[in-house]
Amino acid sequence: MLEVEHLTLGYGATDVVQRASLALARGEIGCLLGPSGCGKTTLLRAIAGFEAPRAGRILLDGRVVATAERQLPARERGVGMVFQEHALFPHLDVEGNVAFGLRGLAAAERRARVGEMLALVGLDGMRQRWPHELSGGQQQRVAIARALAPRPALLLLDEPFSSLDTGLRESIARELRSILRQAGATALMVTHDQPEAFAMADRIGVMAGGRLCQWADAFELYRRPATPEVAALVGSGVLLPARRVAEGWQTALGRHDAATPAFGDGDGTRVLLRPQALRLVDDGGVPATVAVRMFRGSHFEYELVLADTTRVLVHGDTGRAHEVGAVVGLVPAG
Ligand SMILES: Nc1ncnc2c1ncn2[C@@H]1O[C@H](COP(=O)(O)OP(=O)(O)OP(=O)(O)O)[C@@H](O)[C@H]1O
Repeated sequence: MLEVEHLTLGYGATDVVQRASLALARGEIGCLLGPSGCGKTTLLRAIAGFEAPRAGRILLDGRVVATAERQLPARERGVGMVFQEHALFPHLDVEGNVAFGLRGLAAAERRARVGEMLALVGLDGMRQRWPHELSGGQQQRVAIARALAPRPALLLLDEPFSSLDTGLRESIARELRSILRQAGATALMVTHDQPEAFAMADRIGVMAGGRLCQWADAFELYRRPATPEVAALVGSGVLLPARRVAEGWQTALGRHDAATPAFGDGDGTRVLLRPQALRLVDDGGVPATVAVRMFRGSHFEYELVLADTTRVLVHGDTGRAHEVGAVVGLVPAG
């Protein structure tokens, strides 16, 4: 459905996206995840048709819509957009907003489609409300209904929850996922929030410094991050110097199995140790001092400091609390 091949984009003298490639099948939901300024919005805008590629190409439904030489205008791509600010038309009520892209339809058909869309986003009784009479979440749902109403081939969403409370985002992301699924929509969303991406997406593209470091599902990103940037952005953990040994890796904390993600080579090799890869013990192990303890409901998360000042994260049983300042023993979990 959507294919982006080796796409390079830029402003002035700078390339802000370099050779990015990704693909979404029909009905799939993708997320571009990365810190501010890494090029997510620029990539989304190029797919929509608002930025021209410097190199590479974009295909929609097997048709080339953009190369450095030729770009299909945005309005001819069949792409819907939802922006950071919900950007509803303040002078139109909910019905008018959702009907906005349906001017080609007969009145009865238009009303039916608006009704269908409002039912989909759970705002059936609010046709006559004005945007200022809606909560942020409701406005966002109207914006989504408006974007989906003309049945776009692809829906692009740029940080659609950024104006909502952090606590609400994950549940709204899950709700949006079910709305998009029911509509059978193919969608690509930009976010810098990992839980939001994990709640929404079939495939996630992790971006850092203009590069799309990895395009994979959440499980793969967590278990097998392709670069240290992906490891830093997805989940928690620490990178420790390591050397190859029979059946795995050796670090200052012991031996870890061969599936442990590793980066670099030679003396520069480091392995990624997730909190679950380590265990606290009462006797023996590598001594470490508890710097921070956080209660996470099902477990404690500890930040520990080793003798050489390296910080590591580890999960511990809630039945056995270690105080900040205590010295504990650390061993590999496996
Ligand atoms: N119109 C423009 N002219 C020049 N530079 C731009 C323009 N728009 C964006 N940039 C630059 O391109 C880079 C990528 O910007 P982009 O908006 O794609 O990042 P982003 O990952 O979406 O960030 P955010 O999460 O903050 O929205 C940034 O360094 C930005 O300053």
